[in-house]
Amino acid sequence: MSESTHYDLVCLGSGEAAKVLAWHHASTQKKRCAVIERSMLGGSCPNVACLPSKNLLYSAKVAHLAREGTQFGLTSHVGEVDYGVVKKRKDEMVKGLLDLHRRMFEENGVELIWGEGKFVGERTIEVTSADGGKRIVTADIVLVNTGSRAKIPNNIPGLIELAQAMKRLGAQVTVIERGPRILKNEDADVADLLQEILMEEGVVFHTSTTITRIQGHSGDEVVLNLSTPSSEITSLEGTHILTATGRTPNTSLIGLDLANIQTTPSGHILVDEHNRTTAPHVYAAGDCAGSPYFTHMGLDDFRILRDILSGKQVDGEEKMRSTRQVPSSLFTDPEIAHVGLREHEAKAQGVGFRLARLPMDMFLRSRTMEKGATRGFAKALISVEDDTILGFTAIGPHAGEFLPVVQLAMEKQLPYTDLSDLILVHPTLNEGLGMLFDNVPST
Ligand SMILES: Cc1cc2nc3c(=O)[nH]c(=O)nc-3n(C[C@H](O)[C@H](O)[C@H](O)COP(=O)(O)OP(=O)(O)OC[C@H]3O[C@@H](n4cnc5c(N)ncnc54)[C@H](O)[C@@H]3O)c2cc1C
Ligand SMILES: NC(=O)c1ccc[n+]([C@@H]2O[C@H](COP(=O)([O-])OP(=O)(O)OC[C@H]3O[C@@H](n4cnc5c(N)ncnc54)[C@H](O)[C@@H]3O)[C@@H](O)[C@H]2O)c1
Repeated sequence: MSESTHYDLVCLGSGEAAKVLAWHHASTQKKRCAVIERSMLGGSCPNVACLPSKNLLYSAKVAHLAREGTQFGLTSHVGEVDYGVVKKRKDEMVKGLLDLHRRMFEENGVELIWGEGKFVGERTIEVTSADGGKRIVTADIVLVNTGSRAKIPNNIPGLIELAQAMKRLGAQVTVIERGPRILKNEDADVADLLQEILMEEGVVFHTSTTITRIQGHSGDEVVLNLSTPSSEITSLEGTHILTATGRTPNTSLIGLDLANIQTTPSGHILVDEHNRTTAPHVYAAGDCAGSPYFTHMGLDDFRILRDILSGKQVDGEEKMRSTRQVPSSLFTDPEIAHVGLREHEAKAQGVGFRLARLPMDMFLRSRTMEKGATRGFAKALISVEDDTILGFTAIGPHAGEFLPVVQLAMEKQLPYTDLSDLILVHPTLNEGLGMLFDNVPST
């Protein structure tokens, strides 16, 4: 007979919303909380996704700048990158993050239950530990936060950010994309510029290309057979494959049906505007709940749940999943930052807008940086009805850092003139925003 323990709150998976909600609920409401995790303390972000990849990207940036060192007056020759050191730096950062997580669990009095969890009944989860031991956990409130995985199993998740980083760290990189161009959600001028820059760095692209056969073993030797409209290339040889073909939610093997938790046709857990599932007192958050696949959206799911659990959130209040902002940053060099409507989306939806566009070399700070930093641009879509900002996109150095001020103006429906009139420190990159919003055509 399995041991059974009852909690006020149990989270299945220790992803972004789950860990923060458990820490918050235990410390502020003095509730008994537990988090079930099978392998990665704190979820993907600190272990294998956002932070490790950005650590690697930073090493790649340093290698790139060092190779370009003559423009800064460096005279010594830069040799090859020691990938062992790059990995060690990343591993040490991850270790520090995991120590931080352990401390947060301890200080907030949240129990961490190691093992694979699956529902065996309503708000009843069976946990199987690594040694095969089983226990039953029940709770008044359950949060499912099991994340997602790369669509092709057993391969490494990845993205265009890593294509550039791996090239800068010394690999020969070829990107195979089945669509006519990379980053299909971005405006064409943004995606085309990034592809042009990556090609200049030596990344090879095959767009409108399908893989028809894969032979060999990634990490050793692989041969890909390709089909392209022009048939200019039919096969490719390499040592590693990195799959970045999208992600699928971790919802299939966790007994959701036994707990009356329904899923959508895409396999995500069906939730309402406030992260409630179809089962009473069971919530879902993050990738598995179909929130946009970003850590900060998981964190926003936490805010919705925090308000419900502390009795603040009632239906009809403004904080809802469907109306919230979804800001994003692609951490290539240059970065691509975005919030709100894109130009092609506004056109497709028939939304009237005025366009302000400013090249990155007018963000004067970019001229103080490496040569490539002046490439790129920022653009803003302004309503024709009033002076509110409908959307903002920038491709340029540290472009992600532009977002908060623009987001705040959008969230509070401020007129763009509030930004163009702001005293912005010279010479920060953000100073360019003033000039961008000075460039809005009059109605
Ligand atoms: C390479 C890469 C880079 C990325 N970079 C960024 C970035 O820069 N910025 C950004 O915002 N987003 C980024 N993302 C996306 C981001 O990582 C995810 O959207 C986010 O981590 C999802 O968080 P989550 O809380 O939904 O799930 P996760 O963080 O994946 O947490 C789910 C947890 O549940 C556990 N689990 C699953 N099933 C069970 C079970 N049955 N029993 C017990 N435990 C279980 C898993 O082990 C995992 O720890 C990146 C993704 C990848 C792959
Ligand atoms: N900086 C960030 O915030 C960040 C970084 C990395 C990942 N992420 C998140 O992780 C998610 C997953 O990233 P991803 O890169 O795996 O997926 P993605 O959905 O961003 O891109 C997948 C690409 O692969 C192409 N594709 C799919 N199947 C293919 C095939 N068989 N052959 C050739 N091309 C194919 C698609 O057309 C698409 O362009 C992203 O959507 C994003 O939300 C965020």
